[in-house]
Amino acid sequence: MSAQILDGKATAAKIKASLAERVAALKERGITPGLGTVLVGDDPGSQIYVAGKHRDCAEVGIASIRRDLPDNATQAEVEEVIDDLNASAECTGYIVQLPLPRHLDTQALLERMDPAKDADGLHPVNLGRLVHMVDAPLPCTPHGIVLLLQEYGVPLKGAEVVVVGRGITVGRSLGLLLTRRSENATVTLCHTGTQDLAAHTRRADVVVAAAGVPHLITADMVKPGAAVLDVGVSRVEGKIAGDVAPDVADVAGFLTPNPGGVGPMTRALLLANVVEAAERQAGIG
Ligand SMILES: Nc1nc(=O)c2c([nH]1)NC[C@@H]1CN(c3ccc(C(=O)N[C@@H](CCC(=O)O)C(=O)O)cc3)C=[N+]21
Repeated sequence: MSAQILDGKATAAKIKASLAERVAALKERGITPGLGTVLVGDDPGSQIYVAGKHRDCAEVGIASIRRDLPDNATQAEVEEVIDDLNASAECTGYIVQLPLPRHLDTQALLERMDPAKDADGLHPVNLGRLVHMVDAPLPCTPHGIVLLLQEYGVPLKGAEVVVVGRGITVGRSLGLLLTRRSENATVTLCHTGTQDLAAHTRRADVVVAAAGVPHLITADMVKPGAAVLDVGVSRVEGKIAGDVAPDVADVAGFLTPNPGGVGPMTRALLLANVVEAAERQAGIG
């Protein structure tokens, strides 16, 4: 058996096409959504991601505002850029590219952002709203994962979902999203302290691998027919290595390619947060 591909690239293209229409409608009212990016330092990976985000913006008609700072930027200098974007009318949403250089206080910087302009959905106020099940910008990767599963009709209601990795950007937030009444999945959140990971994943209808450990999930750990989503973006010998081993394709019912799976969805949902923020700021929706 060979798994059906959960094509994130194609699904993201559909989402972007519908966002382009919403952007056009906003422009008719004289509003242009704008995405800001704050990038500190010259990590090649981060440079590539940020460049990709600005290309995505151009594709759907979103303006983009790039704020690049040197590796040795001070806390005060980054704060100044954040204050500036909070005040800027052109910037309807922005992100601070993570990770930041170690000398900076990441938490303090994220909390300084205007939650209404939080395009990542990772501001503590917005994560708090997610805990409370109140409408807010959603974390992009978890949101993308839910939409991708829905696009391919993978059932979530009553499903056993095992999420591997408890990071804020993916694992922990995804647990919150999937246990909303609208999704109604049963979620097990596994992490480095989990005793017998394979015992959990073998029971799962859906496995989301977001641990950042190359090829952590192998075929023997997957129930035949399960959906497997690969969030990992480790670099091994210059190539992207996911958290899912290639032999999983022989047992899984559904599988995300990597690249071409979760990554493009993350980027599309980032744009969605920017458009939604602009609509909210314009009193639409
Ligand atoms: N504030 C913040 N927000 C983020 O969302 C964020 C971040 N910081 N820091 C880094 C991670 C990583 N990340 C990716 C998004 C898309 C792809 C993606 O689209 N990848 C392509 C392949 C691109 C390639 O070839 O390198 C794919 O999967 O098909 C990858 C990685 C967002 N992140």
